[in-house]
Amino acid sequence: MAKISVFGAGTWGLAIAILLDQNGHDVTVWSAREADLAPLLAHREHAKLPGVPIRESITLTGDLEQAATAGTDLMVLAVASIYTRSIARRLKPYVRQDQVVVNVSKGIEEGTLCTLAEQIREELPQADVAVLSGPSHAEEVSRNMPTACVVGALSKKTAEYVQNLFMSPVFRVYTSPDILGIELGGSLKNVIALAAGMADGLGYGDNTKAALITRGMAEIARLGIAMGARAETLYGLSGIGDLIVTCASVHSRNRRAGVLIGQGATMQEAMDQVQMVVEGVYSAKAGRALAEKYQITMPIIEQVNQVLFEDKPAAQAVGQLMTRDRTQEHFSLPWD
Ligand SMILES: NC(=O)C1=CN([C@@H]2O[C@H](COP(=O)(O)OP(=O)(O)OC[C@H]3O[C@@H](n4cnc5c(N)ncnc54)[C@H](O)[C@@H]3O)[C@@H](O)[C@H]2O)C=CC1
Ligand SMILES: O=C(CO)COP(=O)(O)O
Repeated sequence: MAKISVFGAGTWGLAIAILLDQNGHDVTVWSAREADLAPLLAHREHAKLPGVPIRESITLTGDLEQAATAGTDLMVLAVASIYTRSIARRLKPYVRQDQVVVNVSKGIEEGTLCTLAEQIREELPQADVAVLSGPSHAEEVSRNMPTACVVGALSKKTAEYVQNLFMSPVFRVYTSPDILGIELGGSLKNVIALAAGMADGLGYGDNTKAALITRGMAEIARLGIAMGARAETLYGLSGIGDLIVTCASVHSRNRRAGVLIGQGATMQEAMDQVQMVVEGVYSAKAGRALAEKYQITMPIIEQVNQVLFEDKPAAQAVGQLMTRDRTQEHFSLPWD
């Protein structure tokens, strides 16, 4: 039995805590917001995960020191990505040399363009930072629906350590050395999911969705490979796997926000209605900045930015994508 603390009591932090508790570990969950903690303690249930009990064996606390000192074997970061750096900084006094810290959130920092693992490494240089990602909605993981993810770490030993803690008959974990690829796939797919949702909101069909997923994947792969990620990772669970689930699922926060925008809501109205973090809104700007930095054409991500931040109607954005200059599907394919 390992002693594990989970920082972040949103749907994902709690689904992870429930999984790790079922695996027999001693789990403490820290909630950033007092207002979130009280109903969790009172009802032992998260409002967005109805019917899923948070067992008494899981300790819920708002005391950061209590949680930090409880997670001697593993610390899991599950806060909305805009808080990852500040929480890592606050954890510094409690993190020992080589402490394994697993980030399960998805995002890229707007100003620095750092991935979340890069931010955590900057704030906690003593930590052994890993990431866990893949097609894994909290609504399904917390209800024991078979799910597969990938854990990335600098060493095989750490990746296998985390794999062992998370693996269960309903949660299969693969290992990988490609942390960057895992993080880029996980954060950029959220931007494409916004576009897929917009298409749904506009009343378009499956053809449009399939086109956005496939061409969105091409954009993510072009950028990821230019940044040093492995193509295999981008076409794996944390890349195409997560892109498919996010663009298609009724559970997706990003797709849902896109639907509302496609139906005429503003970005802020959509975020307020979803009531859970819509990471694609933050990753959109970072994706655009990375495209510029690495000189990569990312037309879907560009159009999503224009809809979110420049008041472009979603229908006009789709129209512009459809009427771009005609081109070859894959430039790397020769004609003879
Ligand atoms: N929900 C899901 O199915 C999955 C979510 N993720 C990722 O996990 C992360 C968290 O997502 P959810 O739990 O769904 O979000 P949520 O909207 O349910 O919860 C928000 C999270 O942010 C934290 N938070 C809020 N205010 C904070 C503050 N001032 N300081 C520090 N932390 C604060 C909360 O404690 C909570 O962990 C996101 O990056 C998301 O993309 C990844 C895989 C699956
Ligand atoms: O990353 C996630 C699921 O893997 C959560 O984001 P969505 O809810 O938008 O899909």
